[in-house]
Amino acid sequence: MSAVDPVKLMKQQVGKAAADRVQSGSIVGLGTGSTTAFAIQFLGDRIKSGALTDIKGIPTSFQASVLAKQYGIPLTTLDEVDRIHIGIDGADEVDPQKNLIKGGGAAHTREKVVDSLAEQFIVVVDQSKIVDKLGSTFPVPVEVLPMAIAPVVKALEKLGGKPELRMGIKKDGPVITDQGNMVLDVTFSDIPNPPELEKTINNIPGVLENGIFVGMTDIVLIGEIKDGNPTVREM
Ligand SMILES: O=C[C@H](O)[C@H](O)[C@H](O)COP(=O)(O)O
Repeated sequence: MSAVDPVKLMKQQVGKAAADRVQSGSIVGLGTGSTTAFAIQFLGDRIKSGALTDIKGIPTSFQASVLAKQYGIPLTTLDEVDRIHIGIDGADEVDPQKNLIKGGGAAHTREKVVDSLAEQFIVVVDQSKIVDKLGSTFPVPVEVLPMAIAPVVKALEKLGGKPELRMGIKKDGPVITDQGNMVLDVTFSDIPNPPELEKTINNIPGVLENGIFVGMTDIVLIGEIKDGNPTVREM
């Protein structure tokens, strides 16, 4: 018998905990990534069982819309609704102020639009994502218009960053986002002021959006393994 992957167990547990917080009649922001995928799956299960009615999802990526269709979650768009009651999304890093780095799946531009509109924004992560300082384990993803890559690289280097063009896996050449742009992963030796860096990067012409999410998160649900059992802690 193959051993159960503990990280997968934590992600499953935390995804279920987030899906359980959704109430009937809600417009739900559907995040991107392997952790949110479980939340989407459990949301679909609740809809199928009849426990949850009148739900509409706003996807943050192609991946999220594919999963939502697969699990039977009706979708809508920001043109059709004037509010998002609850948003559920993953993160690559979470600091003690609940600021985030996102974009490990290159979806941070649409995620920031949807997550920022959610009246309650819930972040779902396993314990490995909790850090003391943003940037300590993960670079800052920056979505860039392809024609502006060279000047944006120079501008990011001037800010002290080390930008690296994100390359595809099972695809030659760079990762192309859902919007047709490229992603620079920028390593900073220190991010003393995340809100300032977020604004400064977004001010560079050619930058669409970066993966620093400041002051947006209401609740972080953290999947942990305690005494061999997966549990969920709230921050
Ligand atoms: O672009 C992708 C997103 O920001 C994800 O939410 C983030 O990378 C976390 O993904 P995962 O839950 O797969 O670690």
